[in-house]
Amino acid sequence: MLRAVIDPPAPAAPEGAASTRLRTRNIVLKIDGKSVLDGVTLDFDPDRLTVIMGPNGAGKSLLLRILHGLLKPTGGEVSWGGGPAGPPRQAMVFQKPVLLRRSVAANIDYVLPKSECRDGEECAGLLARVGLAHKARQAARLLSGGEQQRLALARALATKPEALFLDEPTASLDPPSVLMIEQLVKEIQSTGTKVLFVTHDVAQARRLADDVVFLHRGCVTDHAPAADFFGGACSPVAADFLAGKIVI
Ligand SMILES: Nc1ncnc2c1ncn2[C@@H]1O[C@H](COP(=O)(O)OP(=O)(O)OP(=O)(O)O)[C@@H](O)[C@H]1O
Repeated sequence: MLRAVIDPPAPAAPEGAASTRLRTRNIVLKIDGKSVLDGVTLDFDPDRLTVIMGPNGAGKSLLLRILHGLLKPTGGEVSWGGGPAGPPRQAMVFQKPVLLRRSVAANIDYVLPKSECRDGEECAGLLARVGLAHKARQAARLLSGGEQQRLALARALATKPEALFLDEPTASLDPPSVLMIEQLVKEIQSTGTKVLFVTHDVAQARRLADDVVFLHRGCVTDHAPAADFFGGACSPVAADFLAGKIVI
Protein backbone atom coordinates (compact mmCIF):
# COMPACT_ATOMS: atom_id res chain seq x y z
CA MET A 1 0.00 0.00 0.00
CA LEU A 2 1.39 3.40 -0.93
CA ARG A 3 1.49 5.72 2.07
CA ALA A 4 1.54 9.42 1.42
CA VAL A 5 2.82 11.79 4.05
CA ILE A 6 -0.05 13.94 5.20
CA ASP A 7 2.01 16.75 6.63
CA PRO A 8 3.92 19.03 4.23
CA PRO A 9 7.73 19.00 4.34
CA ALA A 10 9.17 20.40 7.56
CA PRO A 11 9.14 24.19 7.95
CA ALA A 12 12.08 26.25 6.86
CA ALA A 13 15.19 26.18 8.95
CA PRO A 14 16.73 29.55 9.85
CA GLU A 15 18.50 31.27 6.98
CA GLY A 16 21.85 29.67 6.24
CA ALA A 17 21.43 26.95 8.88
CA ALA A 18 20.14 24.18 6.66
CA SER A 19 22.55 22.36 4.44
CA THR A 20 21.57 21.17 0.99
CA ARG A 21 23.87 18.18 1.31
CA LEU A 22 21.29 15.49 0.71
CA ARG A 23 21.92 11.82 1.26
CA THR A 24 19.92 8.64 1.30
CA ARG A 25 20.69 5.34 2.94
CA ASN A 26 19.14 2.10 1.73
CA ILE A 27 15.79 3.53 0.67
CA VAL A 28 13.23 0.81 0.05
CA LEU A 29 9.69 1.39 -1.15
CA LYS A 30 7.25 -1.48 -1.39
CA ILE A 31 3.87 -1.14 -3.00
CA ASP A 32 1.48 -4.03 -2.46
CA GLY A 33 4.42 -6.11 -1.31
CA LYS A 34 6.49 -5.43 -4.43
CA SER A 35 9.75 -3.44 -4.20
CA VAL A 36 9.63 -0.43 -6.53
CA LEU A 37 12.72 1.11 -4.93
CA ASP A 38 15.29 -1.28 -3.64
CA GLY A 39 18.21 -0.11 -1.52
CA VAL A 40 18.81 3.38 -2.92
CA THR A 41 21.92 4.88 -1.31
CA LEU A 42 23.11 8.19 -2.73
CA ASP A 43 25.17 11.23 -1.72
CA PHE A 44 24.23 14.38 -3.61
CA ASP A 45 26.69 17.20 -4.10
CA PRO A 46 24.96 20.51 -3.28
CA ASP A 47 26.93 22.33 -5.96
CA ARG A 48 25.92 20.09 -8.84
CA LEU A 49 22.76 19.98 -10.90
CA THR A 50 21.73 16.34 -10.58
CA VAL A 51 19.71 14.68 -13.31
CA ILE A 52 17.88 11.46 -12.45
CA MET A 53 17.38 9.29 -15.52
CA GLY A 54 16.03 5.89 -16.34
CA PRO A 55 13.36 4.14 -18.38
CA ASN A 56 9.62 4.33 -17.68
CA GLY A 57 8.71 2.75 -14.38
CA ALA A 58 12.27 2.77 -13.05
CA GLY A 59 11.18 4.59 -9.88
CA LYS A 60 12.37 8.14 -10.68
CA SER A 61 9.19 9.97 -9.64
CA LEU A 62 8.74 7.92 -6.49
CA LEU A 63 12.34 8.57 -5.48
CA LEU A 64 11.89 12.31 -6.05
CA ARG A 65 8.74 12.33 -3.93
CA ILE A 66 10.55 10.54 -1.15
CA LEU A 67 13.47 13.00 -1.31
CA HIS A 68 11.03 15.92 -1.16
CA GLY A 69 9.19 14.38 1.79
CA LEU A 70 5.89 13.78 0.00
CA LEU A 71 6.11 10.04 0.40
CA LYS A 72 7.39 7.95 3.27
CA PRO A 73 9.65 5.06 2.26
CA THR A 74 9.04 1.59 3.61
CA GLY A 75 12.61 1.57 4.87
CA GLY A 76 15.83 3.56 4.83
CA GLU A 77 16.65 7.14 5.53
CA VAL A 78 16.80 10.55 3.87
CA SER A 79 18.91 13.20 5.57
CA TRP A 80 19.96 16.75 4.90
CA GLY A 81 23.27 18.07 6.10
CA GLY A 82 23.80 15.10 8.36
CA GLY A 83 23.02 17.28 11.37
CA PRO A 84 20.23 18.76 13.44
CA ALA A 85 19.60 21.73 11.12
CA GLY A 86 16.76 19.86 9.41
CA PRO A 87 15.72 20.01 5.78
CA PRO A 88 16.15 23.20 3.78
CA ARG A 89 13.31 25.12 2.15
CA GLN A 90 12.19 22.93 -0.73
CA ALA A 91 9.86 23.22 -3.69
CA MET A 92 8.74 20.79 -6.35
CA VAL A 93 7.54 21.25 -9.92
CA PHE A 94 5.48 18.44 -11.40
CA GLN A 95 5.04 17.25 -14.97
CA LYS A 96 1.46 18.56 -14.95
CA PRO A 97 1.40 22.00 -13.34
CA VAL A 98 -0.90 22.25 -10.35
CA LEU A 99 -2.29 25.80 -10.40
CA LEU A 100 -4.98 27.66 -8.49
CA ARG A 101 -8.09 28.70 -10.41
CA ARG A 102 -7.11 32.32 -10.00
CA SER A 103 -5.12 34.89 -11.93
CA VAL A 104 -1.49 34.36 -12.83
CA ALA A 105 -0.36 36.94 -10.25
CA ALA A 106 -2.64 35.46 -7.55
CA ASN A 107 -0.90 32.10 -8.00
CA ILE A 108 2.35 33.78 -7.01
CA ASP A 109 0.90 35.99 -4.27
CA TYR A 110 -0.59 32.90 -2.66
CA VAL A 111 2.85 31.62 -1.68
CA LEU A 112 4.60 34.95 -1.07
CA PRO A 113 4.87 36.23 2.50
CA LYS A 114 2.19 38.91 3.09
CA SER A 115 4.78 41.67 3.36
CA GLU A 116 6.18 40.84 -0.08
CA CYS A 117 2.94 40.60 -2.05
CA ARG A 118 1.55 43.89 -0.78
CA ASP A 119 3.55 46.09 -3.13
CA GLY A 120 3.48 43.57 -5.98
CA GLU A 121 7.15 44.10 -6.79
CA GLU A 122 8.29 40.61 -5.85
CA CYS A 123 5.46 39.03 -7.84
CA ALA A 124 6.15 41.22 -10.88
CA GLY A 125 9.85 40.36 -10.72
CA LEU A 126 9.15 36.64 -10.63
CA LEU A 127 6.69 36.85 -13.53
CA ALA A 128 9.21 38.88 -15.54
CA ARG A 129 11.83 36.22 -14.85
CA VAL A 130 9.65 33.56 -16.51
CA GLY A 131 8.42 35.85 -19.29
CA LEU A 132 4.86 36.17 -17.99
CA ALA A 133 4.78 39.79 -16.77
CA HIS A 134 2.30 40.72 -19.48
CA LYS A 135 -0.11 37.97 -18.40
CA ALA A 136 -0.27 38.84 -14.70
CA ARG A 137 -4.02 39.55 -14.67
CA GLN A 138 -5.05 36.68 -16.93
CA ALA A 139 -6.66 33.53 -15.51
CA ALA A 140 -3.95 30.93 -14.97
CA ARG A 141 -6.09 28.20 -16.54
CA LEU A 142 -6.08 30.09 -19.85
CA LEU A 143 -2.29 29.93 -20.17
CA SER A 144 -0.72 27.52 -22.64
CA GLY A 145 0.94 24.38 -21.30
CA GLY A 146 4.40 25.94 -21.51
CA GLU A 147 3.23 29.13 -19.83
CA GLN A 148 1.53 27.17 -17.05
CA GLN A 149 4.75 25.30 -16.39
CA ARG A 150 6.70 28.57 -16.29
CA LEU A 151 4.16 29.90 -13.78
CA ALA A 152 4.56 26.75 -11.70
CA LEU A 153 8.31 27.32 -11.72
CA ALA A 154 7.90 30.99 -10.75
CA ARG A 155 5.64 29.94 -7.89
CA ALA A 156 8.25 27.45 -6.74
CA LEU A 157 10.87 30.22 -6.85
CA ALA A 158 8.61 32.51 -4.81
CA THR A 159 9.27 30.23 -1.83
CA LYS A 160 13.03 30.90 -2.26
CA PRO A 161 13.86 27.21 -2.25
CA GLU A 162 17.26 25.99 -1.19
CA ALA A 163 16.45 22.72 -2.92
CA LEU A 164 14.30 22.43 -6.04
CA PHE A 165 12.85 19.16 -7.35
CA LEU A 166 11.57 18.95 -10.91
CA ASP A 167 9.76 15.88 -12.21
CA GLU A 168 9.86 15.87 -16.02
CA PRO A 169 8.71 19.50 -16.11
CA THR A 170 9.16 19.85 -19.86
CA ALA A 171 7.73 16.50 -20.97
CA SER A 172 4.92 17.95 -23.10
CA LEU A 173 6.38 21.32 -24.07
CA ASP A 174 7.62 22.71 -27.37
CA PRO A 175 11.34 23.48 -27.88
CA PRO A 176 11.24 27.22 -27.03
CA SER A 177 9.44 26.50 -23.74
CA VAL A 178 11.86 23.66 -22.99
CA LEU A 179 14.79 25.97 -23.61
CA MET A 180 13.40 28.70 -21.38
CA ILE A 181 12.79 26.32 -18.50
CA GLU A 182 16.23 24.73 -18.89
CA GLN A 183 17.89 28.16 -18.83
CA LEU A 184 15.98 29.11 -15.69
CA VAL A 185 16.84 25.85 -13.99
CA LYS A 186 20.55 26.31 -14.73
CA GLU A 187 20.38 29.87 -13.44
CA ILE A 188 18.66 28.68 -10.25
CA GLN A 189 21.36 26.07 -9.62
CA SER A 190 24.09 28.65 -10.26
CA THR A 191 22.67 30.89 -7.52
CA GLY A 192 23.10 28.17 -4.90
CA THR A 193 19.87 26.18 -4.98
CA LYS A 194 20.37 22.43 -5.15
CA VAL A 195 18.47 21.15 -8.21
CA LEU A 196 17.32 17.57 -8.79
CA PHE A 197 15.78 17.13 -12.23
CA VAL A 198 14.05 13.97 -13.44
CA THR A 199 13.95 13.26 -17.14
CA HIS A 200 14.14 10.33 -19.50
CA ASP A 201 15.17 12.62 -22.35
CA VAL A 202 18.84 11.87 -23.04
CA ALA A 203 19.46 15.09 -24.98
CA GLN A 204 18.03 17.13 -22.13
CA ALA A 205 20.13 15.28 -19.58
CA ARG A 206 23.24 16.04 -21.64
CA ARG A 207 22.34 19.73 -21.73
CA LEU A 208 21.62 20.04 -18.03
CA ALA A 209 23.46 17.51 -15.92
CA ASP A 210 26.53 18.07 -13.79
CA ASP A 211 26.02 14.58 -12.46
CA VAL A 212 23.67 11.76 -13.38
CA VAL A 213 21.85 9.15 -11.34
CA PHE A 214 20.58 6.25 -13.46
CA LEU A 215 17.79 4.11 -12.08
CA HIS A 216 16.71 0.74 -13.42
CA ARG A 217 13.96 -1.35 -11.86
CA GLY A 218 14.17 0.58 -8.61
CA CYS A 219 17.94 0.25 -8.22
CA VAL A 220 20.71 2.78 -8.80
CA THR A 221 23.01 1.41 -11.47
CA ASP A 222 25.06 4.60 -11.91
CA HIS A 223 25.85 7.83 -10.12
CA ALA A 224 28.61 9.68 -11.94
CA PRO A 225 29.76 13.08 -13.21
CA ALA A 226 27.99 13.82 -16.49
CA ALA A 227 31.24 13.84 -18.47
CA ASP A 228 32.05 10.31 -17.31
CA PHE A 229 28.53 8.98 -17.68
CA PHE A 230 28.03 10.31 -21.20
CA GLY A 231 31.65 9.58 -22.07
CA GLY A 232 31.04 5.85 -21.76
CA ALA A 233 31.88 5.18 -18.11
CA CYS A 234 28.45 3.79 -17.32
CA SER A 235 26.70 0.49 -16.65
CA PRO A 236 25.69 -1.75 -19.57
CA VAL A 237 22.01 -0.98 -19.01
CA ALA A 238 22.65 2.77 -19.03
CA ALA A 239 24.79 2.39 -22.15
CA ASP A 240 21.89 0.61 -23.88
CA PHE A 241 19.53 3.37 -22.80
CA LEU A 242 21.89 6.06 -24.12
CA ALA A 243 22.21 4.15 -27.40
CA GLY A 244 18.44 4.25 -27.83
CA LYS A 245 17.92 0.57 -27.25
CA ILE A 246 14.72 -0.58 -25.57
CA VAL A 247 15.43 -0.98 -21.86
CA ILE A 248 12.70 -2.70 -19.83
N1 LIG B 1 0.42 4.72 -6.62
C1 LIG B 1 0.98 3.64 -7.14
N2 LIG B 1 0.42 2.42 -6.96
C2 LIG B 1 0.98 1.31 -7.50
N3 LIG B 1 2.12 1.31 -8.22
C3 LIG B 1 2.71 2.50 -8.42
C4 LIG B 1 2.19 3.72 -7.90
N4 LIG B 1 3.01 4.73 -8.26
C5 LIG B 1 4.01 4.18 -8.99
N5 LIG B 1 3.83 2.84 -9.08
C6 LIG B 1 4.72 1.90 -9.77
O1 LIG B 1 6.04 2.09 -9.29
C7 LIG B 1 6.98 1.98 -10.36
C8 LIG B 1 7.84 3.23 -10.42
O2 LIG B 1 7.00 4.34 -10.73
P1 LIG B 1 7.57 5.79 -11.04
O3 LIG B 1 6.40 6.67 -11.33
O4 LIG B 1 8.49 6.23 -9.97
O5 LIG B 1 8.42 5.52 -12.37
P2 LIG B 1 9.21 6.56 -13.28
O6 LIG B 1 10.62 6.09 -13.36
O7 LIG B 1 9.00 7.95 -12.79
O8 LIG B 1 8.51 6.34 -14.69
P3 LIG B 1 8.07 7.36 -15.87
O9 LIG B 1 9.32 7.71 -16.63
O10 LIG B 1 7.14 6.53 -16.69
O11 LIG B 1 7.39 8.55 -15.23
C9 LIG B 1 6.18 1.73 -11.62
O12 LIG B 1 6.18 0.35 -11.88
C10 LIG B 1 4.79 2.19 -11.27
O13 LIG B 1 3.81 1.48 -11.97
